[in-house]
Amino acid sequence: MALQRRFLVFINPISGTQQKKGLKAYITNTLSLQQFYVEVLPTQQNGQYPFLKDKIAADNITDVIICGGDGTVNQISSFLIDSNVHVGIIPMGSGNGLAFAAGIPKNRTKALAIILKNNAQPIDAFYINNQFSCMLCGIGFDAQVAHNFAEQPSRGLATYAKETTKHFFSAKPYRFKITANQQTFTTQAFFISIANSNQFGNHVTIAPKASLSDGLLDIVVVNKTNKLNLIIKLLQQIKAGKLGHISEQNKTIQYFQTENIIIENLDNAPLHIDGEPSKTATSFNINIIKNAFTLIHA
Ligand SMILES: Nc1ncnc2c1ncn2[C@@H]1O[C@H](COP(=O)(O)OP(=O)(O)OP(=O)(O)O)[C@@H](O)[C@H]1O
Repeated sequence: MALQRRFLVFINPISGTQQKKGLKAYITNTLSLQQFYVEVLPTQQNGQYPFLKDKIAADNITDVIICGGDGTVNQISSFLIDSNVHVGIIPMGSGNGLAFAAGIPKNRTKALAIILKNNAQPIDAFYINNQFSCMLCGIGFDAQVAHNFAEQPSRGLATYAKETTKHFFSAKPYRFKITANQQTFTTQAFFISIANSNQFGNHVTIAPKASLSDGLLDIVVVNKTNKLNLIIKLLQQIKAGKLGHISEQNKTIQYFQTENIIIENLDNAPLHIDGEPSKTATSFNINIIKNAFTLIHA
């Protein structure tokens, strides 16, 4: 007999710009029609879910469904490392980078159909100085945008685009010392992406060769250059970025893979973790977590 699935669903009331009216009823009705157990809870404003593992055990939960953006996915999945539950996403954020990397569309009917199909596969995540990330972290320009975005009264793609443009012309490179794959070098860079997913979100694939489950981090170092060349090289990277080697330090964009990386942040550049502004540090020790949790893919 097939396993009777038991769903715990979290809905973030503030993420993204999509209307969530009727979402709880839609999910409950669709899952109940299949005779599945379903409980729906709001997400935690403080991002903390210490009760989650006990609740999963007590209620025999098989699936945790997250209706929110990357920040919400980060917060909930950080409490699900080594859990057997399948994690499903109904993308409801501003960027939805992890969901899109797993092929999950924004349309709630299609996303729920994918959850019902249950194509679950383990994915990697990583620690950046003991903080959990499952999607993409950035140090520098994109982190400054994330910090500015968080202060805006509205969320969504339009606000992201506005903040990115506003900050672009004043953006300056930061000095970094980078150690990975037994090599160390110093550079001045606008930003460094540490990517498990292929994208920032909204299908902007800064690390187009990234796999969620290859046991490797994709590192993109966007080095100092003039702003016109920066735009051209970024567009080329997003469209068809090819993996190279850490030693290619003459390139505007260095793109390589590694399991671990140490980044010394010599100018105190800002940090974001999965799109959420985070407190920066003078040094980042970053390590992959292989098979961190199980995600339902398209
Ligand atoms: N119940 C709640 N009330 C208010 N804020 C909440 C609640 N639950 C979570 N949050 C906040 O929502 C934010 C996370 O939103 P999320 O990242 O999912 O959406 P987003 O930023 O619009 O999308 P994305 O991360 O995909 O760009 C976190 O800052 C979290 O603290």
